Amino acid sequence: MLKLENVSFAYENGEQVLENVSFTAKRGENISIIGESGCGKSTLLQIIYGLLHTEGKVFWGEQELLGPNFNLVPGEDFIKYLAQDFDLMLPLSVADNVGKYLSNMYPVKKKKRIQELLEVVEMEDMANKKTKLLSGGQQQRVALARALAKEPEMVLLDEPFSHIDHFRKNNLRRKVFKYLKEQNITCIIATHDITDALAFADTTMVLKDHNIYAKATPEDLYNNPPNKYVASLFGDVNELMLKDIVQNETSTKKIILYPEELKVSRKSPIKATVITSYFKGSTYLIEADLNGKTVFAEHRSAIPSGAHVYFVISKPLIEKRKI
Ligand SMILES: Nc1ncnc2c1ncn2[C@@H]1O[C@H](COP(=O)(O)OP(=O)(O)OP(=O)(O)O)[C@@H](O)[C@H]1O
Repeated sequence: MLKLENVSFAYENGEQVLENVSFTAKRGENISIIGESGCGKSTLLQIIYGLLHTEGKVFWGEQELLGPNFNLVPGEDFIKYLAQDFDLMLPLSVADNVGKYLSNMYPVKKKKRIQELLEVVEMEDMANKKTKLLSGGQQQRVALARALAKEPEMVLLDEPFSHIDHFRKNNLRRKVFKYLKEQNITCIIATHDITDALAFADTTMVLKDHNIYAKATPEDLYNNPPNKYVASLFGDVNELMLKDIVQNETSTKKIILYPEELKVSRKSPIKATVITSYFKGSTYLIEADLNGKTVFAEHRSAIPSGAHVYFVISKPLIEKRKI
């Protein structure tokens, strides 16, 4: 189990990035860390790996993971950190990079392992290619394979699919996260990608104001966001006055709703005027004016600008999302 106790960190310029961050991650658990750019996601991963020194404590099981003030070579053998810059040896081949940490004592075993890893990241046909000749996305896949090579107990992944096209990304991450689960590898992933944070995580953690701002299962965090900030990390979101959608409401309470929760209907007391429709593939995002406030809804077809539109919101949802 990973355990952080009161982890705090400020860079040399004095900027406080993290303050008293504490959490645990079980063996095999996948925790995704989300939050706006600059909130400290990468810094937290680097502290866990041992690249940065903290006054707080980091444990893996009973063992305290000591930072650079105590270790000449930062990092532990059983933890792999995949940085945003990949840190590959560019003149070497893909296979040599993937096998960097594997022993040369058993060449046949090593070759088999490299092949297995290249299959996980779908790079089997590029084993002998020089890494410097690869695209950014291909290099990222090599770095990912190298991080998994020595069967770590924990991986720290910083935006691991950021350079990979959509065509490949979905299949690849299904494979990688399945592999991590099968091997019972703890995974802490810093990401801006909603799918990483929702579809594959056991726990989603929001970093804000130097600390953990929210932490829950992805379903819980998405369905019960504590405020607009958390909901907006998952995409467009509406924060409306309750009295704008509930008749005879007099309170100053607000409500948080995702666009797909504003259902377009033939007639209802919630009347808005369409500003624009944006094509999203399977649906359209409808931007509309509701009592002088911009709202977003989803609908199966475009609605002409200037048209009146009526929304319905289910009663249980209104009860659940009041803040
Ligand atoms: N080497 C550094 N020296 C000084 N300040 C730094 C350094 N690296 C990061 N910072 C600052 O620390 C804060 C946290 O940065 P960090 O990279 O951890 O954020 P992040 O959440 O990972 O961002 P992103 O999502 O953009 O990758 C930012 O304000 C950043 O400017």
